[in-house]
Amino acid sequence: MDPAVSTRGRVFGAVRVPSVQIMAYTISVRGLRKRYGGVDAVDGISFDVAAGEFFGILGPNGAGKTTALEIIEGLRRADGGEVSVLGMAPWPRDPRLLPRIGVQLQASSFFERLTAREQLRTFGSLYGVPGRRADAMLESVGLAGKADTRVEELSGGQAQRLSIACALVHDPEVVFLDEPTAALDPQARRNLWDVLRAINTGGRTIVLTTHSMDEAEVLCDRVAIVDAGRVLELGPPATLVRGLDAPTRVSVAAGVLTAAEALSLPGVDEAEEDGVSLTVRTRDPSAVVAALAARGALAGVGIRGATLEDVFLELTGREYRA
Ligand SMILES: Nc1ncnc2c1ncn2[C@@H]1O[C@H](COP(=O)(O)OP(=O)(O)OP(=O)(O)O)[C@@H](O)[C@H]1O
Repeated sequence: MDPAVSTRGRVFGAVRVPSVQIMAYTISVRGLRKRYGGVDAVDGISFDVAAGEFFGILGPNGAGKTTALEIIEGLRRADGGEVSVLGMAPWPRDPRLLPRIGVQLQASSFFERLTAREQLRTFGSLYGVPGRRADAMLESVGLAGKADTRVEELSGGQAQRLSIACALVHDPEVVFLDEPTAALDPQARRNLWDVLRAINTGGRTIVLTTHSMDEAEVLCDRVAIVDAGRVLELGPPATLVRGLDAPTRVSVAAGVLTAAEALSLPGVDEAEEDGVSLTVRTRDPSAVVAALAARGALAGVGIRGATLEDVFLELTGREYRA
């Protein structure tokens, strides 16, 4: 296995503490391919994931994320390429590997009519996990208060957390999560992000698929941006964004000034109005903000730098539509 040098930062309170560690790859994927009929669902994907890394596979619907993940998990057979997880091939399924990985599928399925506690204890018992450890896991995903609730009666966010607890109950070293926060409301998503961060901070390697750019930016040490079965770009979100020579967006409330007036301001390259706000693109935001201030036109002002959405636009020439 090749050693990897990983430079990562961890956020403690408001302070980002950089760390440099020498690590061996926990997951290696080389030239992965999967074809369904005439569709190259996965068309030569390669990447490595280091131990303890929070790695994201990010892309729009149909990009091939789930197919790639399920091959890496050992749930599907690849048409070509190589995968190594903890030094083992996931296909054909290897009983030595299964206890060391945790898998949360896109559609959670539970045993019917069991309570959250019974559900988790049942999953745990398959791996010889004592009941009290399963109960502790329920607590760590914030579901202790729902222990006696039947799974059918859990909210979407609670069911997602239970499904993650089921993937974690046997204390796996590597956790695979397929769009864990899809269909959750913003508050439930944020709560789940906290749970996932805690799992990763505890030392586990996490591979997550998402179509949410902000989720990838917030959670992942590195992301592979995938489209049409290929990796378009790979790296820490901040590095990908910094690598762009993208304009800054300055927006003010609609009606403060017209798009034509905005275009006449120094430093403005483009201006557009959507009824709620007027947004200009500029490479000289201080000149634009100064000009807006001079006109008394700062109502509702907001300034936004480039994001992963701009990276996607740059890579594909089209707007990101999850
Ligand atoms: N079992 C299957 N049979 C035929 N085609 C499939 C199958 N599974 C996936 N596909 C196709 O392969 C492509 C990739 O699908 P996949 O589910 O891997 O994408 P995805 O990025 O996970 O999308 P989503 O975000 O919607 O889950 C799509 O064109 C999809 O229609």
